[in-house]
Amino acid sequence: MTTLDVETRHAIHPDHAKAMDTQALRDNFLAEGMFAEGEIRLVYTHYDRFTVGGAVPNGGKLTLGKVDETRTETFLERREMGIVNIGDAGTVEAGGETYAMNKGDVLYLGMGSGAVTFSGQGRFYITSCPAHKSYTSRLITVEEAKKVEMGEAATSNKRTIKMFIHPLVMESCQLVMGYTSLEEGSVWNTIPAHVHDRRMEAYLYWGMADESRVIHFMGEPQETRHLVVANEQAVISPTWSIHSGAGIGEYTFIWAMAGDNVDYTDMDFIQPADMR
Ligand SMILES: O=C[C@H](O)[C@@H](O)CC(=O)C(=O)O
Ligand SMILES: [Zn+2]
Repeated sequence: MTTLDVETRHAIHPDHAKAMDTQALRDNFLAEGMFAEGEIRLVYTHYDRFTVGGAVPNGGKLTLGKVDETRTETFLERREMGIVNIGDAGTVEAGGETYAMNKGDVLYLGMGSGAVTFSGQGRFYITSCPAHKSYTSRLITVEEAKKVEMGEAATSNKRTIKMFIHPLVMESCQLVMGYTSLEEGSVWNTIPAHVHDRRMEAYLYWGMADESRVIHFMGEPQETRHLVVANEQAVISPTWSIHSGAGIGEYTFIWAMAGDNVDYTDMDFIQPADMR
């Protein structure tokens, strides 16, 4: 028996978010405690019905089959999924195939893949959104990812963007996903910040020391707020919100998006001088 915990997050209007205190911001936009040994935990959001979560089989087996929130026979009946292994070697079985995943590998599972079974010592970060068509499932290794260097050491944001579920690498319905690693001494992820009203986004911060934190900025560009984020916590970024942060120490973040287009470059940048 797999322990499955699903939490629902409603979509928040920016006028509502403006009035929130720290705890309310965290309750609505931060996902904590997704990685629990021997459990699958999901956060089902009403932002494009995007779902994030964690599966930590801890040497056993965990199966993600039916999820009541979707009222379908299996969770992936009308959805696609992207999985990143942020732990040690593990295995994912779906659609009659077995995929061995090392740390940093990404697995795309197409609509109709059926139940998904996680095993081994992996810590699996799960992202999923509705799909209209079944694309071929595929394991994308770190070597196969498309890499783009961004930023400068002088502005403390030298980083490598690794694209996995991305039009330059493979086809998907809505899901676009990859992760970005900072160079030593660079602390800022995406800066200048941006919004994209066409797509929601989720950031999972990982590879951080226990005592380290990322100060993540969210909110409308002229009405910013912040979240203090620890390792393996995710920020759910509504379409109206910037998503940018500075870390105290090393970190990587997995970005995943769904919405009206899969064009990664479709971003509206906000220069620091225009932020408030
Ligand atoms: O819409 C795209 C996303 O916010 C991220 O991919 C940005 C990012 O990885 C970076 O600038 O470092
Ligand atoms: Zn973005």
